[in-house]
Amino acid sequence: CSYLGKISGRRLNEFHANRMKRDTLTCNSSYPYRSFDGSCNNLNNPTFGQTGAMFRRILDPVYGGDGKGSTPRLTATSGNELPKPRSISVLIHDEGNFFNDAFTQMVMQWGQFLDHDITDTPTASNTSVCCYDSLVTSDEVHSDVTTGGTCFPIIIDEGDRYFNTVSTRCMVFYRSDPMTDSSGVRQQYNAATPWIDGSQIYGTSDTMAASLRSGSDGKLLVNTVGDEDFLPEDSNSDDSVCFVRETGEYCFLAGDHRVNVFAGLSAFHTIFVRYHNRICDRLLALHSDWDDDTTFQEARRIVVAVLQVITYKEFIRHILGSTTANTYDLFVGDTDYAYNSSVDPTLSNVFSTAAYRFGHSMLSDSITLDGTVTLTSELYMRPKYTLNNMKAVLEGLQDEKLFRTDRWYTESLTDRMFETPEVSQSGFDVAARNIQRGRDHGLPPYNAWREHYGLAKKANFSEMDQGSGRYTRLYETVDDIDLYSGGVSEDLVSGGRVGELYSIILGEQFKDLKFGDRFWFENTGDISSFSTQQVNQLRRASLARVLCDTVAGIESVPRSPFKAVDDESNPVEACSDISDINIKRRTTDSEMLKQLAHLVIEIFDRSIEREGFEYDDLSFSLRTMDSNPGSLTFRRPIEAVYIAKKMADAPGSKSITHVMRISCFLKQKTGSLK
Ligand code: HEM
Repeated sequence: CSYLGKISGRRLNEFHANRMKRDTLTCNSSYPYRSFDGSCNNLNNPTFGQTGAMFRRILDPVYGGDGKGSTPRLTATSGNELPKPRSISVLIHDEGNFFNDAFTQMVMQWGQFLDHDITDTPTASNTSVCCYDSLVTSDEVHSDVTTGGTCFPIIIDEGDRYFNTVSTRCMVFYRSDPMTDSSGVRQQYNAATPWIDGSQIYGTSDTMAASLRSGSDGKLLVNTVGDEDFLPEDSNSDDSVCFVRETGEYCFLAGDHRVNVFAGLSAFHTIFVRYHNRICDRLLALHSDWDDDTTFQEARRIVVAVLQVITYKEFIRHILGSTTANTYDLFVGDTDYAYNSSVDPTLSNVFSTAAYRFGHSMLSDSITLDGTVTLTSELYMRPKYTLNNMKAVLEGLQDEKLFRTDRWYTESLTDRMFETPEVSQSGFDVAARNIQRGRDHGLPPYNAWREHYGLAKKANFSEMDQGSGRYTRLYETVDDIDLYSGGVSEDLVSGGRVGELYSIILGEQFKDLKFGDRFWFENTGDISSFSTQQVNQLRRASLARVLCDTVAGIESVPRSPFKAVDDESNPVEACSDISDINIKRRTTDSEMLKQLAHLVIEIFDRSIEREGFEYDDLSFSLRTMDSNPGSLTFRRPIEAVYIAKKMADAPGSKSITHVMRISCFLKQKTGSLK
């Protein structure tokens, strides 16, 4: 399936080629929009946050063999083989339905949607056969496993509770596409941009983004079925992308290749494409002269801001608990938000490969669609649910309770994930995959991470929060426990959905994603910044409002769809009562003027300080964004500010933001752009 590495060979080649270009990257500091591949966000370090970046290591990898990574982590402290990931999954991550009463499956769904915005670890493109009949008799090790090849199959014990009649007792698993660091050690990379920038909606390259646009009015491509807009069709699809079995069913195309894997996920993609197009309509009603590109980029920056608001205002607090979220400043409404250009946003390997996968434990075993209990396993890779009744899918997510993050998993995840509809036992086990992936990446074991973060190491199995008796049966010592398994088996932090170890790893990463992002919606004083009024409007955004705006037939929603309905604290509200953001720009606006003045003076000062220019060497150009852009040159910043205000206030002129949008750059006397 596309999740399992169907990033095509072409895309892998693209990443390798892009990586070569990284050294020669140049940025246009006066361009006010994000790039698609994440580059040029940080003007001092333009490759920070670019696709294809090597995941950051917090602890060095622990591989087998010569330690360079050809051989994954395979052995215990004693030198014996580690327990098999499938056995760990069956014994420790067995079926259990512990609800988290106060929350809904919407939390799980936002978690996955967000995951696809920020991380995507491509697997090596495969040519060899990973599972073959004799595998189980030839020492249960594929020859690739010690030679750095792509195959690292997951072995299934005889008499497995589910996979018991298949002849090859093995699940296909390809190692992550490797890159080598400067010490010659195998590393992995992120094919997504780490920024919360809607890359799952808009794509991660110019080419991909262009293929998703309609080409007019700034809108994204849609496929209209009846009178509703859905995602466009992926014309290059087969059973590896999604299961098309009914008339009218087709695989969706989006900015992220995993869009089809779950009905709820496809529904979220659909509502955000609709939301983008709706914002375009609203912007064009205010600015009828905007061209396709301006409208697209302006709508995109609003949608991205809304994604950031929902994530930091509504989602993360429920994951980390308010205390931890506050410790890391993970909230919106930060009046003194300060972008920090020395923060590297690169995701850590441990975040993507273990900690943020905690969400798999929250998935329920079924979702009720219009009164029919539907097994989660039915909802994988079947676009028909979104196409036929997206409202039911979204209401189902909202009504279904969230499973507690713990060592228990539903068998929809551990036995039947992505099972081909007609072929029993053809699916796989995602808990086993997460453990195997950790070994593929050489993640050090659970206790090593606790020690690194200053948490007490578990002295023996009985100190494990959950499943101590079961860990004893599988592992030789508590120091061998795989991180993924140990991390999800911790009791939850107060008010949160993860244990203490994962809460630190997640907290640190989400902090970097907020404070290292020049385009963070609350950042001020940058060419890309929203005005204070606009930021205040954007802070009012909510998932509830997005649902009201995009789902036909929805007239009321719980105030927070993430939480179970409660008449007192989370009542169902009519859409007409849920506040909307006002995206209107103001024509005269003293805040804007202050920002402009601040920006201009800052640019002057920075140039003088850093480049050693004299005041007389510089001039300031002001450009408008009209269809006939004009440019005025000033010698003193204050004159520029004065004229900008005049231009903004003149009858029939554009607003002051409009004026400053592409306006500020410095010219040396020689005329070269700075
Ligand atoms: C229906 C729901 C979901 C399905 C079907 C699903 C499935 C998968 C699969 C098959 C993988 C790849 C495993 C591997 O081979 O390494 C994966 C990776 C991952 N999942 Fe999920 N997942 C779901 C929900 C979630 C949720 C709720 C979260 C977090 C809150 C999450 C976080 C992740 C992360 C961080 C990765 C690694 C992504 C990467 O870097 O490639 N998933 N998931």
